[in-house]
Amino acid sequence: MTGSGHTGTDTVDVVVIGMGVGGEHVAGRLAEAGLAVLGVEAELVGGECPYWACVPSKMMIRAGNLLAEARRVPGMAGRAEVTADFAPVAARIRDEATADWDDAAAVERFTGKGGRFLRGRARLTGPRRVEVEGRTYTARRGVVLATGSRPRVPPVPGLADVPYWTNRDAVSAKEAPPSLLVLGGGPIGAELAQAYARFGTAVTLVEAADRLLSAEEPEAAELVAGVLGREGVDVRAGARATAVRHEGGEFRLTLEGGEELTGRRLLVATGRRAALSGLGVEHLGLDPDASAVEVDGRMRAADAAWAVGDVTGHGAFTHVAMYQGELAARDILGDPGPDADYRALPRVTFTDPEVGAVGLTEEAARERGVRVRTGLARVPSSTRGWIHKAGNEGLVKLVADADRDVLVGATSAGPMGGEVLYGLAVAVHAEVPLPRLRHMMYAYPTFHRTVEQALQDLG
Ligand SMILES: Cc1cc2nc3c(=O)[nH]c(=O)nc-3n(C[C@H](O)[C@H](O)[C@H](O)COP(=O)(O)OP(=O)(O)OC[C@H]3O[C@@H](n4cnc5c(N)ncnc54)[C@H](O)[C@@H]3O)c2cc1C
Ligand SMILES: NC(=O)c1ccc[n+]([C@@H]2O[C@H](COP(=O)([O-])OP(=O)(O)OC[C@H]3O[C@@H](n4cnc5c(N)ncnc54)[C@H](O)[C@@H]3O)[C@@H](O)[C@H]2O)c1
Repeated sequence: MTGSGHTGTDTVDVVVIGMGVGGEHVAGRLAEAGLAVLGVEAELVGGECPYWACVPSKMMIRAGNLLAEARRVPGMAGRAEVTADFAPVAARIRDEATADWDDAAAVERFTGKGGRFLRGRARLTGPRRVEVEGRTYTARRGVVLATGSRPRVPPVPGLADVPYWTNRDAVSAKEAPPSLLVLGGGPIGAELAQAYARFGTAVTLVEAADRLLSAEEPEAAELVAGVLGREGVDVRAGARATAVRHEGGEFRLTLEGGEELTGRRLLVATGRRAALSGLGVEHLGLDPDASAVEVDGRMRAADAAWAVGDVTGHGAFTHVAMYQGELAARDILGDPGPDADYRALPRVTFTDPEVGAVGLTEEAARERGVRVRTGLARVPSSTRGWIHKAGNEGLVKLVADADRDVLVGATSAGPMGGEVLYGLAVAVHAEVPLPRLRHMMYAYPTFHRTVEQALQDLG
């Protein structure tokens, strides 16, 4: 166990367990406000996002997008010869993103705010009591659970015995493998499948549901599957893996029906589960086997206990962890403010085309009994999409509540789909009346003018 700024008494105001995105945010805010805060982290301060998730994956995607864009030159701007090389990507992830997976700067960022840092695995031993490697700490105001999530590995026979990759291996690889099997076609599977394929890896993407990105609109999923297919990814939706073997350096994945797929690497990207095991949440009266820690609108999980981030099950996104971290900090400090509101939860899958989405999908809105109206417009039929030509696939889909005449959800897939999303997120968040959206000016010729077309389609 190593400590930093770890001096003084074993009684503090707040103990934050897990210093990922969410925990670091709460702990930093409380320390800045003058509270005695102990931040405990078993691995690296900053958590999954900067070292093994968002940041390195987006560096891979940026590089893959450069390759794709260069490959679009023929027929548009002359000739381009592209030789993909993964080495600069791996170097950038090692040197710029993660400092070779060293969190010294992040630890200093926290201790510089006056926080105390302790490296180790924390366990609750009672309300307001936390044990780290044999030593007990008491938290006068309470504890914050911010332990994040871990990959969910499905019970496919043989899987537990083979050296499969998780996101951590996939983003810290030194080279692109010649072939890759990806199990799971959610955001992780889709983003990494495309990035690796663009570096020359022969990728097979196996998704059990009948389509990729099953949490998003089917039209967006179909778009992404089509693009991936045209880029050479072998997309197998509705495919069930029944067995896995690793022989002679190759993974062999058997599908229901007997077909066998092979690959040099196997990435398991079949979802995440809250990291609760061994944490001792039963001492707070919480169920250690629950799929997430239930929180109220101020992130309270129990008496003198708050939870933030992936562990709450409100969406495994960095912006959710930070948003919740702010709410928890405010509640602990006794500052007023609104409760959590997830109606306009935005998310972006950084495939190319990017899939931005906010609020409810059509299906989710119907399930909630909303009287739904939808509108859809395709990016290639907008002026900007037509001008853009190569790589212009995309669409905007709007989901409106016909009774209230507001948007309750929207999807913007396409070039910069995640950026186009912003206006739609404002519309859902602020419940902008549809007539006001219709009588707005949309700059010509932008991708976001597709929103205006989709509003017309909405009727
Ligand atoms: C490949 C990938 C790509 C992603 N891309 C994006 C993206 O582009 N945009 C986005 O918004 N989100 C993305 N995410 C999701 C994002 O990474 C998470 O939502 C975010 O990291 C959650 O933050 P957190 O603080 O809840 O948990 P984490 O970041 O998981 O941090 C939790 C920390 O708690 C520590 N911990 C756990 N148990 C203990 C214990 N008992 N004692 C001490 N420490 C403990 C862990 O070591 C960890 O450091 C991605 C995820 C993956 C896997
Ligand atoms: N751009 C982003 O913001 C981003 C990127 C990556 C991850 N994330 C976050 O991380 C979370 C986890 O990502 P994920 O893609 O692992 O999870 P996910 O739960 O979103 O998707 C997992 C997919 O795997 C499929 N699956 C499950 N078991 C399977 C099996 N046995 N065989 C084949 N397919 C199977 C599911 O049907 C699902 O489509 C996401 O939900 C998201 O919140 C965000």
